[in-house]
Amino acid sequence: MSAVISTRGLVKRYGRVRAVDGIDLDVQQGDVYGFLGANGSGKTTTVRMLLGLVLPTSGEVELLGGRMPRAGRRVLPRVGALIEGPASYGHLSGRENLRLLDASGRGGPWRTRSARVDAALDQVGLGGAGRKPVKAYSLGMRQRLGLAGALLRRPELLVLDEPTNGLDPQGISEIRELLLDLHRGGTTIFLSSHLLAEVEQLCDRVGVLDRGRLVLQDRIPTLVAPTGSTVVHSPAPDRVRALLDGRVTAVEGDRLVVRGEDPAEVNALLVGAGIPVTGLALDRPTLEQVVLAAAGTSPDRVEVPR
Ligand SMILES: Nc1ncnc2c1ncn2[C@@H]1O[C@H](COP(=O)(O)OP(=O)(O)OP(=O)(O)O)[C@@H](O)[C@H]1O
Repeated sequence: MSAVISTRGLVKRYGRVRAVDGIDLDVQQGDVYGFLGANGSGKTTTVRMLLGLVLPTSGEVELLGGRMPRAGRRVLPRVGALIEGPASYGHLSGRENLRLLDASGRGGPWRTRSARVDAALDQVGLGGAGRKPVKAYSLGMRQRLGLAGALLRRPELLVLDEPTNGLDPQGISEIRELLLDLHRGGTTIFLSSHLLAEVEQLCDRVGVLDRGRLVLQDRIPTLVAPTGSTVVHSPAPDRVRALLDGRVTAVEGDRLVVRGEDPAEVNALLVGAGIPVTGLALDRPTLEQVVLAAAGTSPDRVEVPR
């Protein structure tokens, strides 16, 4: 495994606003990394610094092993990026837009341009609509066209800023499938989002930004690992408590948290004593709980599913 994105003490100040406040990002090859944060927490500013579009006030960015922005010319051809509603010419077709993009240096030799453009259109599911003018595209189709542009160079790394913004549920799920497909093909993905559910469904690592600070960064399975306790549901919580004297750490209605990470052992004890059990599971936090705990004083800032 090697670092694909690495930042050290990255800061961006706009006047008095510290938009990004000393963050150390660590994205490894093969990650689907979710960069989660509320609107205004500094995601776009960070993404722009990663790509050398905005200069940091202080700190360092390394992209695919090269120090940015100096290494941009060398490493950016290996990166596909989609930032804030991709621009395209409305009167031209999707295919013509991609040909222009390819000709402007995104792609490769002109002899293979048509094949490259067709492959990118097919990859994002726009093969059939490639000849329509872009002004007749839905928002989802435009977003997919933006992704097709990012894919022209078969990038090792995709950097996507809120790729599903403004899409309907079907559009969101199509983009998700596409990204998972690309990941299976070996592409590392870094995606910013203010939607916890989106990151949870797509990503295996998460970084949480709260007012410019990286308050959490870890693998999702690690964050939601079992706590070492078992959750028991029983219509007789008092009897459970009496039997497992000292091991019950929380009771809420018919739900009890019992120390011990072997539900079968807890079940055997309860059933042996004739206590009814209606539910039994390993205790583990949800990603939402972990994120809200990390975002600390501002739990309403990351959008969580209702
Ligand atoms: N060019 C700029 N000049 C002044 N302030 C800026 C500039 N760009 C961003 N900011 C400020 O920096 C902070 C972070 O903004 P940024 O756009 O990076 O957040 P974000 O997490 O991407 O939010 P959103 O999802 O709404 O785009 C905000 O307070 C914003 O107002």
